[in-house]
Amino acid sequence: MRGLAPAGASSLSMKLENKLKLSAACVIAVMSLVAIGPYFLNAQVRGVMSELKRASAVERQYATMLTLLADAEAAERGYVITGRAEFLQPYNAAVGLLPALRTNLRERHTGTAERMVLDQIETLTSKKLDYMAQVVKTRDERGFEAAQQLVDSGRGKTYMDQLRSLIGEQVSDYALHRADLRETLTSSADRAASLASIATLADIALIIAVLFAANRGLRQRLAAESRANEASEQLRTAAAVAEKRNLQLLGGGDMLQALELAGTTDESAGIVARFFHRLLPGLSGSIYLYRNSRDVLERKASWGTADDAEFIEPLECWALRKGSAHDGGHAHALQCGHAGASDAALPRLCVPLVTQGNVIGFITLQGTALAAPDSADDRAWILRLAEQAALALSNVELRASLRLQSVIDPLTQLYNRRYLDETLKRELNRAQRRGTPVAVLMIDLDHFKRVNDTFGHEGGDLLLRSVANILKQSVRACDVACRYGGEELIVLMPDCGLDSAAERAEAIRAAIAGLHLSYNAQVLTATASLGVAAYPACGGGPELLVQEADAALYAAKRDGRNRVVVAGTGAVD
Ligand SMILES: Nc1nc2c(ncn2[C@@H]2O[C@H](COP(=O)(O)OP(=O)(O)OP(=O)(O)O)[C@@H](O)[C@H]2O)c(=O)[nH]1
Repeated sequence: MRGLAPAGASSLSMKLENKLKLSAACVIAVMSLVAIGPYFLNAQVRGVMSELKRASAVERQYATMLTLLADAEAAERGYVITGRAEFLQPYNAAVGLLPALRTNLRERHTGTAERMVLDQIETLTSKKLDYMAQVVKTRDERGFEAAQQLVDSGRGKTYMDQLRSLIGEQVSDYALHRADLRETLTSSADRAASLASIATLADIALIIAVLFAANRGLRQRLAAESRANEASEQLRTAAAVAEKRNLQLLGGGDMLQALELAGTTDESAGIVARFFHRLLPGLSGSIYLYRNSRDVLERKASWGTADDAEFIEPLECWALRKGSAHDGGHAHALQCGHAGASDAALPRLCVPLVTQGNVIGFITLQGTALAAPDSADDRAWILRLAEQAALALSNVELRASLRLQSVIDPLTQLYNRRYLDETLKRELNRAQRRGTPVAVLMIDLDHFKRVNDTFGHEGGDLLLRSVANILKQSVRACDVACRYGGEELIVLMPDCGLDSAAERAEAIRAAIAGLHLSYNAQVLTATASLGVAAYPACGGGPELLVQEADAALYAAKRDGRNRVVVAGTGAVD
């Protein structure tokens, strides 16, 4: 059972797996975006930073250029006034540094408009430097006045003013450009922060959704698994119950089959006890049946640890009083008087054995298994089994009584000739096999016809019944007294030698002769003749035993009646 995968649970776990896969894919996608986002943002920021760096450098270089030109101009003026060479140092420095500065600026200028402005500045710078060189040369060659006149011409100032204006514009443009770049940088940083926050929030939301879905799925799966396990458990229990019921049914069938073969009530009770013990493990019990007198019940069989009383009166069992099953052994239950002391506290169930409205006895069961959860089902089955057992037990009694009727002579209640024939054969075989003796007494009432004639047939019947009673009282339990036919009777005596048989025959003869029956105000008396034969004493085979006894009886009649003749020896009396 355990191996069976619950279909609901497996489809549920597939759904859950798909949901989790989808959620995991979403989380991975969002995380990837979060991971790639900074890269793009960083690339953008790097671009802005580099441009910022370039703009700053260009701005600085323009400022340096302007400073160098201004310093060079001041040096030129100082030299014109003083004529001292050390005043030219800033000028020389500017002349030396400006070409490299210009080259540097050209390299940093990528745009066409920028380059055009730079071209203009370079042109003006060259003109300014050439002019200053001319002033210095004039000072050197023609003296202060000439140089001063050149300065006063204002050309140098014009160049310088134009340069200041152009470079100043550039510096100012670059300052604005840098301000723009800083703004871009700030907004990029803001975007990056917003993106990171959104991504983090999205991640958190997704993770919460995944956890919620997983948790919900897990709970559904656990519930489905629990339902599946419950169903599986119910199935297992139902299968176990069905198997148990099947075994009980089969067991009940076996019991009925065995009971059909039972010959006696005792045997049947033993069979019922054995099957109850086998089919209801853990329970002990007893079977009680009414005796013929019906004033007492006898324990016919018991099993397990049962120690109920051997004989009980009907009022001692509540099942018999109620005529239905009785639960005993519980704290508040009515206690049956037949319960043994050792198991009085155990749960107990008494079931009357009823057949065709007749209570023939009861079965009492005890044991803790009666308090088990499925005991209600067991109880119903026990009641059915008890019904079947009751029927079987009464059938056995019926069969035994029918069988008895078929072998019993109705007038004398002695066994009939049919039974004698069966028994005789068996006893003779046994005697021969074991080498033990067996004797036969043949009895014939003397002048019985006269009795009939004198007292009527009923008188004759009375005499026959009285003689039969004498026989029943005179023989042992193992002897078989039969009515052989008419007024002829036979007693078969196993394990009885010739002498003992002759003695018994004589006692019977005397008892018959001593009969004084009153019938219709008259006294009825009788005598009988008896022939006795025994195996092996008489010498013939066992099959000749009846013939030998008959011959002895004939001899007794012939010799005057009312006597016993032993085969081969002559009369005893
Ligand atoms: N009342 C009665 N008479 C029976 C029964 N069976 C046989 N008889 C009678 O028993 C008598 C037997 O008579 P017989 O065979 O002539 O023998 P007997 O009169 O006993 O004479 P002996 O045997 O020679 O002493 C017959 O009259 C039968 O009718 C029976 O069941 N009841």
